[in-house]
Amino acid sequence: MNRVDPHQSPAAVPMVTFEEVTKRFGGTGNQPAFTALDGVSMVVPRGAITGIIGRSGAGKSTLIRLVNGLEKATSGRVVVDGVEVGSLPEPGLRDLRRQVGMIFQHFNLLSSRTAFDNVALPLEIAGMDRKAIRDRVAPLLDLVGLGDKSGRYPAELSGGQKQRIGIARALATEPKLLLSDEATSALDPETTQSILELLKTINRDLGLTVLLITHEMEVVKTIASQVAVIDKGKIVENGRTFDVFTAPQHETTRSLLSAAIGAKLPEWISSDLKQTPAEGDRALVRLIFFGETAFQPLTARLVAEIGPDVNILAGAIDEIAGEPYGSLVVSYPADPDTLTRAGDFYRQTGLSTEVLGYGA
Ligand SMILES: Nc1ncnc2c1ncn2[C@@H]1O[C@H](COP(=O)(O)OP(=O)(O)OP(=O)(O)O)[C@@H](O)[C@H]1O
Repeated sequence: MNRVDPHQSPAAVPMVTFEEVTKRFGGTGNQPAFTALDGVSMVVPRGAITGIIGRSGAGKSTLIRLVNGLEKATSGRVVVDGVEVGSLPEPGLRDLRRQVGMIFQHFNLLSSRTAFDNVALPLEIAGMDRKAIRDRVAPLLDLVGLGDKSGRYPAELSGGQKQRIGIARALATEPKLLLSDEATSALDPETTQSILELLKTINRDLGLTVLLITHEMEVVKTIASQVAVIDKGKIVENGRTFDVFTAPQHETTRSLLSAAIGAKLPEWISSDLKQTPAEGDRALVRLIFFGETAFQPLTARLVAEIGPDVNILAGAIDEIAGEPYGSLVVSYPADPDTLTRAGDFYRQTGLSTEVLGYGA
């Protein structure tokens, strides 16, 4: 078993490290192998909330299942708190799973057990006595705001309440890492926000590291300080959530972002855009502003610097990981003079821009 250098400070040791991880399925008989993860390397920092976002089939579930040993990497290493998961024998895996809690999209509660008994289940399996179980479960139900629902069955609880029970159950064995597999995908937006708030509180108050997978940008930008974007089994971008989403480099990140940030162009405009301008065309440009520029009188300055013929086509101001972020789609004549003035203005102000295309 690989252990970390004992002289390294604990805070510096990542909670999870993926090193060149590849996972293939199948490949027996005539069936070719399917590569679900392809050379994934990334670090999940201790104490943070890290999001992995990607479209359906990108490999998110496979990645998270490697962390608690439900899948084994075909090659590469997955290291959790200094221990390589792939090298663990069965008793070691059981121990690991006690230290890694998990919550699920469909809650996975046992319908025949009350809220209390669902939370108690992992403790019963671990052989804890009834009194100790009571002392552990009651405060957990209070922590998730359901101290008064301990005798209720899952069928008597709302979706959000069921997920709260799922969270309490995941915390029962006092894990150091919480894995969240699309935990809010089955919930309405308001309930999603309340569950995300609860996860934030748990992360802050218990110092619990959270690794969540989601296809929803809203989830990542609300609570994750770190993010990795996964596409066809590869991590295509990775870093501080604010940095990744204010300067997206990859097409997948851009499309996830523009769908979420609200400054989406109407289809009738975006479908007609050309890559190069023709005589008389207008340039359509997305301006991304954050930090100080988010609060400057941007539209007045655009008109003053670029010229009076600037149109605003779409816009939104939002928050990413607690920091203000805005997006404005503008159009102006694509003649050389105007384009030069616009370029100068963007350079002076440090505005991040993306030319969406040209049209009449
Ligand atoms: N046990 C398996 N056998 C064969 N192929 C698999 C297996 N598990 C996953 N895959 C394939 O690997 C790819 C990644 O699947 P995975 O479930 O990790 O994606 P995902 O990003 O979590 O998608 P979703 O959001 O739809 O759950 C998919 O094409 C899937 O069909």
